[in-house]
Amino acid sequence: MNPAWTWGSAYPAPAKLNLFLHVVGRRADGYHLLQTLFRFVDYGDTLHFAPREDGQVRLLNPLPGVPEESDLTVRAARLLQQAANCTRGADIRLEKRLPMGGGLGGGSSDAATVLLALNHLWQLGLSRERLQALGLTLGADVPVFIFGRTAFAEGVGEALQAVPATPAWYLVLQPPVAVPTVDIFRAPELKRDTPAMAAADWRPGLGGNDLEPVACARFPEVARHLAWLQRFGRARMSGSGACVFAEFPDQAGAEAALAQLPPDMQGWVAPGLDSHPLYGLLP
Ligand SMILES: C[C@@](CO)(OP(=O)(O)O)[C@H](O)COP(=O)(O)OP(=O)(O)OC[C@H]1O[C@@H](n2ccc(N)nc2=O)[C@H](O)[C@@H]1O
Ligand SMILES: Nc1ncnc2c1ncn2[C@@H]1O[C@H](COP(=O)(O)OP(=O)(O)O)[C@@H](O)[C@H]1O
Repeated sequence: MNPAWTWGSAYPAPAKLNLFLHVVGRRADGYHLLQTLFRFVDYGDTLHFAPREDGQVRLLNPLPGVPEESDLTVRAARLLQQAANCTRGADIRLEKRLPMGGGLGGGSSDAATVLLALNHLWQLGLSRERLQALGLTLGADVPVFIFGRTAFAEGVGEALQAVPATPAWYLVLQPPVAVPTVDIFRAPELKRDTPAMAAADWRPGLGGNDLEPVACARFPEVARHLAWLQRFGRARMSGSGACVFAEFPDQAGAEAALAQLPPDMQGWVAPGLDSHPLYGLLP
């Protein structure tokens, strides 16, 4: 048991960026086969847990528009109870910073943090692999947050290989729109045949985001934010949007760019992480 993480701790749920995202095919069930590079950044949601002896799982502060029962935190906790035959309960409090429909994996990261934290606090002893498999049933982005390292991902995002991360800072802009992932993947004009690459061939800076032209065409605010960010070099959209980002070698460069942000745009700066802050919770 790691003494640093207790019931009283604040558990981080960091954002992810897709440094590139290619659609390389489609599964028989219609899901798209991807290749992508997941990197965590030091900015995100925070979760708090308190034990309940009545076996219930409750979210004390549900998000506007998301009923408690369908919130990914509650679904993750109940899934874990079921998988481990656990009779203990928990109250969850979610400090939300990541935008919904932002392409930063906020909901998925919240779910992964619940699985990691409650596996630890309830002393269930499920393995990392088992938690990744459980997480995949909640969403394709959940496993990588449990995997915990910068990763080259394939399949729908569940086949993961750790890759070394170079130190970098990111300026992330949050266009004032929520992009529904399903609309982007359903678009007839989406390019679905980018040739697959070998994981070993990926280098920082390689690859684009195949979802970006579709999101930009349908959500002009995404296009406007991306166009502004291009002045600092190669800017990209993360996931299915709406957020866009640019990479900088150091904090000073990223902060200098943020200082020029027009008043009608919102953004923040954060360093890339080498690993998920809860990586050490599992062997
Ligand atoms: C695009 C990515 C890239 O990291 O991130 P986000 O933009 O969500 O952060 C993910 O692949 C998002 O995966 P996930 O979080 O499971 O997507 P969901 O919102 O559950 O998917 C909504 C719908 O999009 C379609 N979908 C999703 C993923 C995929 N690989 N192929 C698909 O065709 C499916 O119709 C699915 O029902
Ligand atoms: N804890 C949660 N945080 C965010 N979204 C959630 C959560 N639980 C359920 N959702 C649902 O998941 C959708 C996708 O949210 P999110 O993962 O934040 O965005 P994205 O997939 O674009 O990164 C939201 O629109 C919301 O309806």
